[in-house]
Amino acid sequence: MDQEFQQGQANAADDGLWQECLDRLAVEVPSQQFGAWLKPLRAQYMPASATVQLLVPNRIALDYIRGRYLERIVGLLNELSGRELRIELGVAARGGAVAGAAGRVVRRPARVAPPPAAAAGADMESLVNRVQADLLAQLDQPPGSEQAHRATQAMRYADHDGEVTAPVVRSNGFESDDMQDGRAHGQGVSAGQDGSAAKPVPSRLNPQLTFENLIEGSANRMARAAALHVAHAPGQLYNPLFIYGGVGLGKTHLMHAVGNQVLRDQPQAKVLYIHAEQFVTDVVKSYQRKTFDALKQRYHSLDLLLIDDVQFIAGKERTQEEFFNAFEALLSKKSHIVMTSDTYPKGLTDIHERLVSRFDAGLTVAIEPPELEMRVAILINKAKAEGIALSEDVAFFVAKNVRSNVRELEGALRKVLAYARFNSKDISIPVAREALRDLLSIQNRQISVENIQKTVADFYKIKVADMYSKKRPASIARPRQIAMYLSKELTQKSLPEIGELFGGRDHTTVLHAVRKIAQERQQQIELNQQLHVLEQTLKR
Ligand SMILES: Nc1ncnc2c1ncn2[C@@H]1O[C@H](COP(=O)(O)OP(=O)(O)OP(=O)(O)O)[C@@H](O)[C@H]1O
Repeated sequence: MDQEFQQGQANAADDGLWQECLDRLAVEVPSQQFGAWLKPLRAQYMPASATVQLLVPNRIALDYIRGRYLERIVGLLNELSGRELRIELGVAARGGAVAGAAGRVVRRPARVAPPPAAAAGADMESLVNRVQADLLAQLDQPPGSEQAHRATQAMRYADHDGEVTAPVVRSNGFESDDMQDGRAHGQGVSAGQDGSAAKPVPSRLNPQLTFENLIEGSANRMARAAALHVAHAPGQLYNPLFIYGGVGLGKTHLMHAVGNQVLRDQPQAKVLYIHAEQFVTDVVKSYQRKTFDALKQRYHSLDLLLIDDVQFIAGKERTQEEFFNAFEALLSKKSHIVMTSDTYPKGLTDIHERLVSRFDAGLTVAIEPPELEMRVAILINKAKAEGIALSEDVAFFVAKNVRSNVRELEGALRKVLAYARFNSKDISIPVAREALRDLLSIQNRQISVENIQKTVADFYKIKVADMYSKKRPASIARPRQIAMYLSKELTQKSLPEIGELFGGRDHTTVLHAVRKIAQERQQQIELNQQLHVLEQTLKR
């Protein structure tokens, strides 16, 4: 067994098997999850014993990979190698070295039978395209998975039935069957080259997402101001506008607001909102049908392209090439591009440098999680839209307990309103507490400072006692700062309370740690991914 962990046993072809497997996973798994969990895996394939050893960086990753991805990895490896492989999962030796006998190995025989034909050695591009095509047919992801959320979101805005306003005769070359379904929002009506038979050009905008119902706060002030500027003067300043931030913070809303405003001012403008996954789909389809000219014509003729969650084009070569072409064509004719992403341009992985540098060439703005007052205003406003006057004290109660993002805030409000309605009760704090009891108990159960200390210590392979100790070496001080940061982010504890729980430290020490890690997270991809992993682990 120890022998099998020595480096150098896997020959070049064997590395190829794992690389192929990773390429497939990269297409299936959202890029942040892929970067956080799958990319760090190290693998060795030993054809003689039909075994693949997979090394993960730590025990948390081991549990997570086993629970979430192992079955899929086994299936893919069997399929790609054309044989039934034995998969051994283990934790890498300290420092993350691939080699070494210290790996703790969990033996797990492969369970998924291989398909009749082996795909190993297939041409990579056709393989990737086949996978993408397969994926398009699949989309039946587990409910609640991020993939499912993305997929539904990609379709959500495409599914609104809007009205088409006065016809404007204009040729635009929108030929795709995706785009001719007539479900246009607001504006955009075209005719064939001969000027006959006007056809609607769906903008795919949701008319309900406007600047008017987007609450402003310090978390989104700059992004909103930039977006307003673009909406009133497209094609001029801030092109492209790149908006980034965590999930459910209003990036998509802001983008639709820009599109809706542009169409209000210039009803003939050719505006298109598209989720990046839909763009991938369009590229794959035109690749299969050899209709690249139509694809180019469609995208290159726009006045305003709004492309959501651009991180989804990561690792997709052909899509990136087409996106680059569209980008160049649109900017050269002063059409405007607005993009959103879960990270800033340089934080994007597996996207070509030439694209990343273009993303960054206009204006890049962040949306932060909303602060308390903003959350309260959002709640009151959303309730008002439903015809309900939510009192400030209830709004404060909900806002204090739901802090992560606006989508969750909306969900909590829906629960409170529904609970009060079904039980014929007035909306009060006790009613809100009752309505949200599951959510509150999950919070209380899972996220304690002690839990954070234990999880972080486990992750960085230090002792839990080091969280309270006065030791200063970076290998200990940094995980401790990370744990302090997470304690501030994920619990209701104040700075002095957190300091107390970290061996009686002063609140200024905690504040320093929180600020330092928050800032470094913005700049260091690796740290951001580690924090993402830790947050997910703690929220499970
Ligand atoms: N400032 C705000 N004011 C009012 N509603 C908001 C605000 N921010 C977000 N929302 C609402 O929160 C919900 C989630 O927002 P949105 O879909 O735009 O988030 P997102 O940042 O694009 O998330 P994701 O990364 O998951 O796509 C939407 O219903 C949106 O209208």
